[in-house]
Amino acid sequence: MARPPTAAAPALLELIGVGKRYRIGGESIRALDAVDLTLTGGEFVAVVGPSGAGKSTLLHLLGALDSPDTGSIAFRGTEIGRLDDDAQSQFRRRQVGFVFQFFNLLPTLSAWENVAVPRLLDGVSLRSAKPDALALLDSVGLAARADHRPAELSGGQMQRVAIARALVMDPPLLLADEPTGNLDSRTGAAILDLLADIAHEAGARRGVVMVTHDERATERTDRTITLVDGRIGADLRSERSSG
Ligand SMILES: Nc1ncnc2c1ncn2[C@@H]1O[C@H](COP(=O)(O)OP(=O)(O)OP(=O)(O)O)[C@@H](O)[C@H]1O
Repeated sequence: MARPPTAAAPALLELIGVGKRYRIGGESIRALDAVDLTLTGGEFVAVVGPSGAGKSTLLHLLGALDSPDTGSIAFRGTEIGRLDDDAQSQFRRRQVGFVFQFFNLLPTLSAWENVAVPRLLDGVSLRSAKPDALALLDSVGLAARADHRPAELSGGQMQRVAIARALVMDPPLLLADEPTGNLDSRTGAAILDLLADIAHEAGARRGVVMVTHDERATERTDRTITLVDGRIGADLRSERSSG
């Protein structure tokens, strides 16, 4: 397995002065406030902090699910904070894989079909996407379950399918929102190990950013960013990744 990168690895995402407010009725809620942050490929990053601190908001901005009100977000040097809706969805399809707490698999499709689904939007047939889907399922340890539907899989297996699906477009950025939140601790630990491998194996080509409430998760990440009231309260690299 490749070593985690040093801090000198090239930037995948660079946020400068990023702010985000939500308006409900006459009220304005500040979710993020002047966030400066550089994320590099090859890192497995945890975003932690109390409820309401802005973690999901940050993840949504990194994945172009939403736009900042202020500041800039550059992805490999190109501004993504001001894209129109079409360009945002293109960015998400090409550059980002998403993993969710509740897996979000399609219940009527088999494991390999779920993995192949993002390719269908490119006009690729299920049959021609199958070899890649099977190879990805194999890489997450699920070759033997390729024909099973989600209801026939355990939670950990469903999350492995969801991770394989998130990788099928070979995105440089993998974003995970509470990926262990619905798993027991042993299964969750195995999923964290898998996410760490995914960040490290691709070298500087891919970064993995995870929002988590799982305190043990930070034992396995290279870097832990703590948000407090919409600001970065701490940004710590683990000893593993320091050189
Ligand atoms: N769509 C929205 N409309 C209005 N306010 C929102 C919206 N989404 C988030 N907020 C508010 O923005 C702030 C940050 O929310 P966010 O969901 O980013 O926090 P979080 O750290 O992910 O919290 P949790 O750990 O509870 O998921 C909170 O005060 C929240 O109530």
